[in-house]
Amino acid sequence: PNSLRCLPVHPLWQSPLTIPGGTRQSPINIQWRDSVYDPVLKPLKVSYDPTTCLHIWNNGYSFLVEFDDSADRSIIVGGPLENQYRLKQFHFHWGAINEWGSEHTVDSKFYPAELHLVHWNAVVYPTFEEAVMEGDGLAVIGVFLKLGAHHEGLQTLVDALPAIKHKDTIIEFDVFDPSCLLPSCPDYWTYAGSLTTPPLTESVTWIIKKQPIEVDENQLEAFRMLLFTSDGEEEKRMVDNFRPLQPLMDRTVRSSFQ
Ligand SMILES: CC(=O)NCCCCOc1ccc(NC(=O)Nc2ccc(S(N)(=O)=O)cc2)cc1
Ligand SMILES: [Zn+2]
Repeated sequence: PNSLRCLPVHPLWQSPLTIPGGTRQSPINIQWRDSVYDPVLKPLKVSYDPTTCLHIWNNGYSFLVEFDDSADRSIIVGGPLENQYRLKQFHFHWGAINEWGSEHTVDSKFYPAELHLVHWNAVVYPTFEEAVMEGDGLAVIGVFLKLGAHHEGLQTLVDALPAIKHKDTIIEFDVFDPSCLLPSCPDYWTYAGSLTTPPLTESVTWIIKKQPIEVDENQLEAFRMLLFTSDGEEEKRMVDNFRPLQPLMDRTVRSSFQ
């Protein structure tokens, strides 16, 4: 549709968009009929300790909630993963309008926003920064947001956003259980990909939930009142912070469901 042709390429992405020689870049379009059911895939097991939540901050790309990842207290295991992975942070990507905003698409359809829960392989690697450079270093759960009912759990985050309007602002966030942001359906797609922001390293096992969560218009608008810019700079609304789709190349998307 012509709405895609006028998709804005935000200054954020005018830098070299793909890393030279990149063969597993993210995000991608998930063509449902091309995904392959893999009966070997296990259910994904998520166990988060809400007291590991540290703070919420605006890093100038998105807003993120960071967790104490100094021990195995908030972890995921199973699914396509060989080890357990520790939760480090979660953040979102969204559009200026409801027509687009997600990073991944399903059958070329954009959702208005996408949640990323970022985990790292602390079984094999000593630090997150080292895991970021390794093919099996990270596991990111992607959850699509669609326009619909008010989301109670998300509202706790939304209420904190005015306090982190500007880049590099941060507030303490004591207790939050990110499990409340996961859809009830266990079905997911999985593929080998990359970070979608610099350093774009090809270190992510992506686990994309099939079922979106519903949020209401006011909650999406609250994301759009954040700023890319620091206090005192000319204001630039934080919107369209998603990377353009990358070529699938020699990859297969597997599904946990038939
Ligand atoms: C050679 C080179 O370049 N070295 C430099 C690597 C060392 C530091 O690198 C890093 C790399 C990453 C971080 N933090 C992140 O959480 N990043 C992150 C970015 C995008 C996603 S997404 N949207 O889910 O794909 C998830 C996480 C910090 C330092
Ligand atoms: Zn992300």
